[in-house]
Amino acid sequence: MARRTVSLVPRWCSRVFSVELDGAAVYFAPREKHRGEDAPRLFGDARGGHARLYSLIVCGGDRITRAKFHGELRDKLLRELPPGCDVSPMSSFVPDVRDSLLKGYFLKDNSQGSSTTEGLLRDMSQRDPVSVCSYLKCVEGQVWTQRLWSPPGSPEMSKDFYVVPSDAPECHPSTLNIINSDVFYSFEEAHDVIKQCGDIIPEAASVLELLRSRVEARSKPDFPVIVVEGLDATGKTTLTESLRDALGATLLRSPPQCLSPARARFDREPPLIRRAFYALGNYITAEQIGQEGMKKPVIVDRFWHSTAAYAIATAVSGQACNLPAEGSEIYRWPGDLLQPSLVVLLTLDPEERKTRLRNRGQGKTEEEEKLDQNQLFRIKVEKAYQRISGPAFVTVDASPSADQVLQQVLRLIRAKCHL
Ligand SMILES: Nc1ncnc2c1ncn2[C@@H]1O[C@H](COP(=O)(O)OP(=O)(O)OP(=O)(O)O)[C@@H](O)[C@H]1O
Ligand SMILES: Nc1ccn([C@@H]2O[C@H](COP(=O)(O)O)[C@@H](O)[C@H]2O)c(=O)n1
Repeated sequence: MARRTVSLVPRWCSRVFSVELDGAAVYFAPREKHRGEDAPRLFGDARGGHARLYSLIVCGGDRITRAKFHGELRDKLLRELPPGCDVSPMSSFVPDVRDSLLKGYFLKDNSQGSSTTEGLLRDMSQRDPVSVCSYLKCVEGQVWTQRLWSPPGSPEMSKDFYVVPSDAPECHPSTLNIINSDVFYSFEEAHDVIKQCGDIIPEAASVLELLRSRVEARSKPDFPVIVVEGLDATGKTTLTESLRDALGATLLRSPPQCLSPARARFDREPPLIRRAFYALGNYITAEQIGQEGMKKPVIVDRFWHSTAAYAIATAVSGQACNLPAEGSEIYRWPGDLLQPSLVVLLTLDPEERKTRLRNRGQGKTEEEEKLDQNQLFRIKVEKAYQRISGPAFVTVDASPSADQVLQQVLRLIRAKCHL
């Protein structure tokens, strides 16, 4: 991925747009000259040719404002648009250029009359951090133009661009902004985000207070540190408690207990803020590991792998092949975060995992309701888990009995950590 970064004031004609329809992306670009090609299917198949088409791209304002507004925008559109409007995720980016991604929505308006939609969009384009464009069929055939609804006096005002199909970029656009927006690679980067949220999230102050006296773990703990990772209900709690008893170890978790009162609040925030919160949780746990690891072995229930893998799998839209390839800098371990001696990833057949969830009495999860989508999510999390670099990492099949899994992991710990 290129290291060049771009300005957040978009020049639309240097960008590509992507609309996600039924899990697949359609790419197009606004260009000054028509290349003699039909616009993508997205435009041609507007129902009866009468749908009104718009893009809304969130830009302007600081990154917290943009993240919050993007999080609220879909709900606002679904609440306020008239019946007959379809809203699909879309983005605009400069191909393969880091930090160039701007997110938004593509709107197909099949409603009777255009005044409600146009009124709402015009208000938004003047009041909110969003750029609105409309698409117009300009001549016979499938030639479309894109027009920006810019405020009076702006340089691109009333300029029309032709819409031409564009090739899929080498790096999937959803991967362009992951670094320091979804995954944070240093304490400072995550801390900055939570600091910037102080005015809008009261719980940020208590998190910052907990971090004020943080002592960075400078030396390697004397005893082994074993992290257990895996999706929900793969048996992490069962295994970590057994390991604690079998090894006379201290059991810690990330996020640590002291962040529990704030967690539900941060879980409701957009990824930028939510992920920064979990990233900081790892640094607090690392401090605890540093202290406890001088006295006895330490077992940790979730750590950095969970933070990074869930963040990457959520940020990367579409198929698992859109994930950055193994070796990408996106999977690197933060330079200032303690590395455990061994990370054990528990994997489980999806059906068995669902049975365990059900038996535990928490079976009615969103996951089961959206099985297909979650199947894909599960695959993406597991792939991301396995690509993260840094500490020694081993995958363990968690389908045998709890005791067999324990014995297997104890054998691995003895072999790899000389315990
Ligand atoms: N090896 C095993 N065989 C059968 N059942 C198991 C096994 N390990 C754990 N379980 C059961 O599966 C359920 C989920 O286990 P557990 O709570 O340990 O998973 P978890 O990974 O910690 O889940 P979460 O991340 O959601 O807290 C529990 O009811 C537990 O008793
Ligand atoms: N170190 C961690 C731990 C958890 N997360 C996020 O929390 C969710 C899973 O936690 P459970 O308590 O339900 O097991 C998951 O969405 C992770 O994103 C994290 O980011 N970092």
